[in-house]
Amino acid sequence: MRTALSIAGSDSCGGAGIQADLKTMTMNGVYAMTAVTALTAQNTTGVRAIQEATPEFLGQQIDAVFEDIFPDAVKIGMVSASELIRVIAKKLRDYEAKHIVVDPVMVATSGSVLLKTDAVETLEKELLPLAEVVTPNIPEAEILSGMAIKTKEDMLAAAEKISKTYGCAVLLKGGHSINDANDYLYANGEGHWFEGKRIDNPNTHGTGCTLSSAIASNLAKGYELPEAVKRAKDYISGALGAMLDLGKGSGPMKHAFDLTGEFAKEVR
Ligand SMILES: Nc1ncnc2c1ncn2[C@@H]1O[C@H](COP(=O)(O)OP(=O)(O)O)[C@@H](O)[C@H]1O
Ligand SMILES: Cc1ncc(COP(=O)(O)OP(=O)(O)O)c(N)n1
Repeated sequence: MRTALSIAGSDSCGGAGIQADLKTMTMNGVYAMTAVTALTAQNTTGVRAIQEATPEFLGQQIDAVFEDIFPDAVKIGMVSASELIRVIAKKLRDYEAKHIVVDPVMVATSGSVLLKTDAVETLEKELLPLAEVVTPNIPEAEILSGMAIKTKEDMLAAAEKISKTYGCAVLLKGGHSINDANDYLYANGEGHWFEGKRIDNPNTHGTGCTLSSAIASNLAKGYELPEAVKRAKDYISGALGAMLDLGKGSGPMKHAFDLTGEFAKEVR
């Protein structure tokens, strides 16, 4: 069985972070492992408190995983502080980790800041150059590229700029645009749109976490990046389309929706 490691924060309401990653990786047929960067007291209406792991303890979790069950892919989500980012980067370099997907989580949809302002530079310098692909949403891509993104052409230019600056592929997610759910992948000097039908579901808590961990699962299974992205988009459309409706705010998706066709065959 292929394996994947999520290095991310815990979401007590189960829709984003480590919890979303575990469900997604399991549903995508890989064995899921975790290294928790922080605990959050959070629900569908917002984040109430954050308790970071110490850098030493985060390092110990990563060592425990790599020394025993070497992951076929690694997904990195919420890492709020520079010292934690540095530990992750050092460990991933030391272990020569494969297939690294970085979701540069900065601000939750609810508005809560999940990456300290002074840590953005550390993320750019230490983690992005290790990534096979980085998956910013539009506000995150604006910060990483230093450009305003208002149009499709802006998305193309920002993705190319981020890719060339940090030497990794970029999947710029369009979930924050109003009319569609089209994402743009720029990899190895070539661009490709992944068109997604916008699902009329207000419950989108954890979409970014879910997409990035589905991509990591597909890379762990041996798919090339464009196919890994296509399959991840299909998975997230299924989870959103199942129309789960929980909580008072933007609720979680139904990660364990009834799988059919290709998905069902792969996880058996
Ligand atoms: N309403 C929606 N219908 C279909 N796909 C969506 C919808 N909202 C987001 N997505 C998709 O979910 C993924 C995560 O996107 P996005 O919401 O932009 O990320 P984040 O959660 O990091 O802000 C992308 O593939 C995006 O296209
Ligand atoms: C612990 C934790 N990690 C990440 C997020 C953000 O999740 P994401 O899927 O990027 O976006 P939204 O859930 O805000 O749509 C989080 N909330 N908690």
